[in-house]
Amino acid sequence: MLNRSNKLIQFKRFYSTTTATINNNDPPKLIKKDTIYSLSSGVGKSGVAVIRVSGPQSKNVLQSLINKEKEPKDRLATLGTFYHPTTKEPLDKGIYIWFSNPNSFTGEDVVEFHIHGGRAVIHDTLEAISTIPGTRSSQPGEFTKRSFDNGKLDLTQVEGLSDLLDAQTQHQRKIALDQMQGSIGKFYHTLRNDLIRASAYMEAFIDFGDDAELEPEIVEQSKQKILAIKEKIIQHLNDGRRGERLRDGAQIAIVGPPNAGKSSLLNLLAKRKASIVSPIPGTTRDIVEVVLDIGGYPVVVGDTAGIRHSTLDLIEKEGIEMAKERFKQSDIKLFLYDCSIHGDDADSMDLLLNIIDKNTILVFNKVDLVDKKLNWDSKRKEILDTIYQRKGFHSNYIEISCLENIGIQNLLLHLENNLKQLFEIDDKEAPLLTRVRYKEHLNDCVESLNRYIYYCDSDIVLASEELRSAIKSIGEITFSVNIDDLLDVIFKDFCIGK
Ligand SMILES: Nc1nc2c(ncn2[C@@H]2O[C@H](COP(=O)(O)OP(=O)(O)OP(=O)(O)O)[C@@H](O)[C@H]2O)c(=O)[nH]1
Repeated sequence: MLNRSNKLIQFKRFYSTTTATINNNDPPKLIKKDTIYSLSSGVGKSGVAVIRVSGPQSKNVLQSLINKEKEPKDRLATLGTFYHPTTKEPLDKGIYIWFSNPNSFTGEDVVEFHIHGGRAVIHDTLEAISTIPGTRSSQPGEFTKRSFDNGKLDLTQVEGLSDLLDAQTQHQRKIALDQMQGSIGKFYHTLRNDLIRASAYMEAFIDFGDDAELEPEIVEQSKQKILAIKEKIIQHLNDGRRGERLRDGAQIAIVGPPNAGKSSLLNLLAKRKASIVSPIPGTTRDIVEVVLDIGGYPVVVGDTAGIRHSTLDLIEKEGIEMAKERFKQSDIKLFLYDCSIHGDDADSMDLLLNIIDKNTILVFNKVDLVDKKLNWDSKRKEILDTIYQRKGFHSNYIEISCLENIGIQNLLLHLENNLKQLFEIDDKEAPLLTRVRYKEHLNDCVESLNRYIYYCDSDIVLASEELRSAIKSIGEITFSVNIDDLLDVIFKDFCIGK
């Protein structure tokens, strides 16, 4: 075993190498780079197009294009005529906005030209900018990269911005905007700071325990705090993949026997012919997917091969296996039952009883073909009773007709409610876990905290190293891996040397 002073030397060595490699306590410095430019609005003909320029030559670009040497006013939309810097030919009349560093998106000097969105205007303006020395056209994502390099956005905000640009539905937009404004980053910063604070007490105990007469109870207190933080992280990790689902879309599977109308339902939901509809059983083989917005939630609806035992067709068999797998993995399951079948429908019933679970919505299709008064009501009752007897739950069901568009609105409402429940957050404080990357760092963090707990009572130096590792893992989510913060807390909270 190492004695206390050896441990301390070992710890100090570890500490100095850790801080030497990841110390980044200085305020972000503006690194002089090329001035970059590009069309920031969408490609193609439009009413207005925005060209963004960022970097040290931005002011020169602006003054060259307006052909005036005057100092631009900050953050003020100004009307002007833009000229080619060499030929002095007028290019367009539009608006420019000047953002002096560091108060711009990238943190550098930035100018935006709002010009008419015709191809020639855009092309000629970009060409005019390119003639100014020190400028070049930007790489994809380079403005955002500069924003990150200059400390304007942390990594989670960059990812939020990217999600915002990709957002297809209302709820995706909301969560991405939240993330871009720093909600997730703030949550992880707080967790990290709590860990730093709790660990700082331990560091102080190691460093000054003998001299400063700190009580060993301090270690126990900090252990309790760290356990509470660990619980919070575990709770956050157990979000049932809500965040990821919201980014990628919840999975909805349409399954059932052949010819039940699965492809017809998919086409109706998609409002287009996405899947082949035919009276020939076994038409759909592969999974046909359509991305939809249901009540603001993103979903991926999959039409699957009709499931039946009696096929010798190898491709159809493969499709049936895929359908079963998809059914298992889906967040919302729709089982389509053809209620127009007269006589023996034992196969459908067998299949239904085989795969239905509490979360499956039983969709009775082709109600246009049944005579409700005569036999459908009693047949439906028989089906529902059998499910209850055999499976022990009352099944959720809906009646529709794809052909006559009956009950589809009702089905959509039902789906919307299910999606709402799926995405509802129990912990209002914690944001949704939107990326696998965050999950991996948080899992690493929890593992380090488990090791910390293991060492805590026997070897405080090793325990402390595990804490540093845990802090580093959380820091990697936002990329603020500066362990020097720890010393700040020691000196602030303990006022050592007073
Ligand atoms: N009368 C009536 N016919 C329907 C309805 N829905 C679908 N059909 C018909 O039923 C047949 C089968 O429809 P599909 O949508 O291809 O059925 P499926 O379940 O995808 O079939 P498979 O690909 O074989 O698994 C077609 O002829 C449809 O026009 C409905 O609500 N009422």
